[in-house]
Amino acid sequence: MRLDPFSLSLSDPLGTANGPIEAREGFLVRLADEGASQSAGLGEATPLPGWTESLSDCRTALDAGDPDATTPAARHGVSLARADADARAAGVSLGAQLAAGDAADAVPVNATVGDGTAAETAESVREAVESGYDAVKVKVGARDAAVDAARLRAARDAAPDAELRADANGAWDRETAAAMLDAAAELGVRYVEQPLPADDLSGHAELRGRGVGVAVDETLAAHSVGAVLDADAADVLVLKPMALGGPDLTLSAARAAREAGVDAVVTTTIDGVVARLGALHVASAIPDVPACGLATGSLLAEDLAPDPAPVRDGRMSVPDGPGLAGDALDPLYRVDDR
Ligand SMILES: O=C(O)CCC(=O)c1ccccc1C(=O)O
Ligand SMILES: [Mg+2]
Repeated sequence: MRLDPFSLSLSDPLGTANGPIEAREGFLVRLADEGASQSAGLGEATPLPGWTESLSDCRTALDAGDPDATTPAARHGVSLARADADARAAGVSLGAQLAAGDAADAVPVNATVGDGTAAETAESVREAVESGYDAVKVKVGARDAAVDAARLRAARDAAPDAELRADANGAWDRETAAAMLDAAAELGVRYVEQPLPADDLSGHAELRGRGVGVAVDETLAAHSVGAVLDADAADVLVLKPMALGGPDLTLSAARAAREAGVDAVVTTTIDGVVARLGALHVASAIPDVPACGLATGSLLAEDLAPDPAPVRDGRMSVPDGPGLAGDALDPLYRVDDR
């Protein structure tokens, strides 16, 4: 296994309730046989504290070999590389390999609009809809609740027909969350992601049924999918392969959610192209998946390689060549043996 550290800056920092995300650092993971000039499989480990281990703990776990889900980004890197190698050996796309059969050939995605003034928010939402997105997610929780309510109203005015989502990244207390969910319901927002801190399972459960869905994201980094489903804490699970430990565990989580009548959407942690493609294939293996948070490539100023699955009309086509993207990522598979 070879590890190549990388650092990718965002074109504009993404404003969230926890402060801006400005750059993403991680490791390209390549499975390579001794003497081979081509890697058999590609993975990516891009930790994001709050969802995963730190960069240094990720490195330590990768160096130790065979990381488990206690270091989810490290496990993601290795399990994605193995799954890619298996799919390439079988001559099928990663999605088909994961689904053991039929996978969708395209996945609907939401635009991601960071914190900003009401006018900036409306402008970004308008641009997203004009470029073909049917679903837009607005980051909230960085400003006063009243200001966020005005931002959501501005978003709705800018996009009367769009599916709107809001993501508070755990910023609110129970009382604020209840008021904000009522405001969101009135605006026809589909769901609010992580209204309360990650640990508050019963608080999320109590927020359901107000006319707007409750989604959990950070909660899944702190609690098992089984515990979240048993607590009836959510209408929607936000599944980040990087935070859950890899494509295999993410697909199992999606299936468990479906079994419990809970929706699952797949999103990135703003990853490089390798992990984004991995997440896209996972989403393609979930039947009738709702719009996913995978349209994050355009937030990066630089990437590991050109994107073989750009967003068009609010959808991403899933590469149908073997593994992650057929031969589109060939330069990344080349192992330099100097
Ligand atoms: O879901 C999306 O639209 C994009 C991904 C996203 O919002 C995100 C990206 C990096 C870290 C956290 C989050 C989040 O969902 O909270
Ligand atoms: Mg979120």
